[in-house]
Amino acid sequence: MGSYVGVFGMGVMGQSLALNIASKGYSVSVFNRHGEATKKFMENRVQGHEDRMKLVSDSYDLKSFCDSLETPRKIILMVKAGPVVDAVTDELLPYLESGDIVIDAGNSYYKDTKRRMDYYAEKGINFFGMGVSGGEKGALVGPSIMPSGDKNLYDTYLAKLLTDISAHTADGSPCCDYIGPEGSGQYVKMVHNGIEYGDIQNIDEAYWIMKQLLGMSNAEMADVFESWNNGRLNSFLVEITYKILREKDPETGDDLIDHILDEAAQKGTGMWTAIDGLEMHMPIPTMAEAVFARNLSAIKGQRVEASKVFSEKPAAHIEDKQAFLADLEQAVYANKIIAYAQGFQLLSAASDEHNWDLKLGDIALLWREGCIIRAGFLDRIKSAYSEGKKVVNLILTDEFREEIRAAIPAYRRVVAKAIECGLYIPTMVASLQYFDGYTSEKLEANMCQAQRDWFGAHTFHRDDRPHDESFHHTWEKLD
Ligand SMILES: NC(=O)C1=CN([C@@H]2O[C@H](COP(=O)(O)OP(=O)(O)OC[C@H]3O[C@@H](n4cnc5c(N)ncnc54)[C@H](OP(=O)(O)O)[C@@H]3O)[C@@H](O)[C@H]2O)C=CC1
Ligand SMILES: O=C(CO)[C@H](O)[C@H](O)COP(=O)(O)O
Repeated sequence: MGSYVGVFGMGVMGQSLALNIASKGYSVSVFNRHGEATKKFMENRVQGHEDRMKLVSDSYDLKSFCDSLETPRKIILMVKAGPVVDAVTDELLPYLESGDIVIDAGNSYYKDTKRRMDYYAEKGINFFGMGVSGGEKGALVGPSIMPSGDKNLYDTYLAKLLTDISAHTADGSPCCDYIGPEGSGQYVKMVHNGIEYGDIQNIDEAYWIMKQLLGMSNAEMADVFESWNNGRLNSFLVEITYKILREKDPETGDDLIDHILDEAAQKGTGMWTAIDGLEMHMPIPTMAEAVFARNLSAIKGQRVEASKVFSEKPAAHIEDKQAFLADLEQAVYANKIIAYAQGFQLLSAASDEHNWDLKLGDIALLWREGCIIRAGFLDRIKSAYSEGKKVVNLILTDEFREEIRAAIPAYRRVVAKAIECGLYIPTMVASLQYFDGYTSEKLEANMCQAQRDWFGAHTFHRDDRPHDESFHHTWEKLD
């Protein structure tokens, strides 16, 4: 009898996922473009674990790999996102039969997933897109899984396997659920990553404020982040932050963080989220600023030169450090709520745009464990969606409204002080400004409309006429 499932790609994630699958009692065949990686995997991570050994089979050519699988074949691709996914699926085609299932579990662009579903369906292959989050460890012990594609096939062939290998919440609920058709699974994973960028940048700005404005040591900052992690900011990302601040460099014995270059990298999912927000005309400035923050950090050479030209930064003077730290906790929390509010508004807009019928409260629960943004806070978002009213924006819900109201004065004090001292805190500013714009009955956009109408006859609506009527004013006489 053939293996239950195949994993194509023995990189960081593929290895962990294959071991996770075997540890749940499923037989799994593994394959990698370069057989060396498969050999190393078998030698280093499978041998010596007799229980796993029995269930993992290695293949070194595509025909043997496909022949080793029970039918209909279920093949999980864990390869580099982009054209590689098309290339490896095309390479598999000669060895597949009608009805086989190929699941792309990488961080693929959701529009590519839809295109692939349509293209491979014509060849009789059922293509699925599946967001997976949790990094190397999550993939090994239980990631958050966001699958999309044909619902009936999912229920028949994939649901049990994927829920078995996913993370589970304390009450035993799996962090895996069918998301919807097309590339909706990878879309939800993309927005997860956009929120991840916002969460990371929010924490990093808090670190920077403590370091630059309060002059705190790494050890002192670690204690603050640890105390936050015991409160409402409890999350995987805050937890790793305080642990990072306590990590020593094996080479020098110094705090490792102080030797890490301040140039952030990225693989593209945060940028796609920002682009999608722009394309959907959705205001998601916090996530966009988190991407720009990485871009700005990466032009280090220019920053070094510019810092010599504009070297003056006003000195910080904070009288009551403990009070300021309490304000900072409020600022980080408010920034977080507002960023998630933007992310869920984007999901909601995408769901309407593509007719995906996304269950936003359930998505919050999928992210409760296993993924990079996992946090107790996500239960609160689920609750907000369970209030029985349509959620227009999370900041308006009973769950978050009063907390936001209470946090805003402290949030303003922190941002004002940081700006006064010349600190770069883009997501803190972006979320506060989003809040101020979103909660303003009137904005300056009447002037924008007048200007557009002046130079381009773009028309405007009037406050004393029905909204479906457009007006153009003759601002100047043209000869
Ligand atoms: N790392 C993470 O934390 C997470 C990653 N992901 C996503 O999972 C996917 C895999 O990531 P990860 O395991 O980290 O990446 P790795 O770089 O560790 O592995 C990449 C895999 O892709 C294969 N590959 C690359 N190019 C080709 C090609 N032209 N033909 C065939 N195979 C190829 C590699 O094979 P070879 O060894 O032969 O080069 C290798 O197996 C990506 O889409 C990533 O975005 C998702 C969630 C978390
Ligand atoms: O998907 C992930 C976690 O959810 C990956 O870790 C992803 O690579 C992170 O994105 P980036 O490299 O752009 O920071």
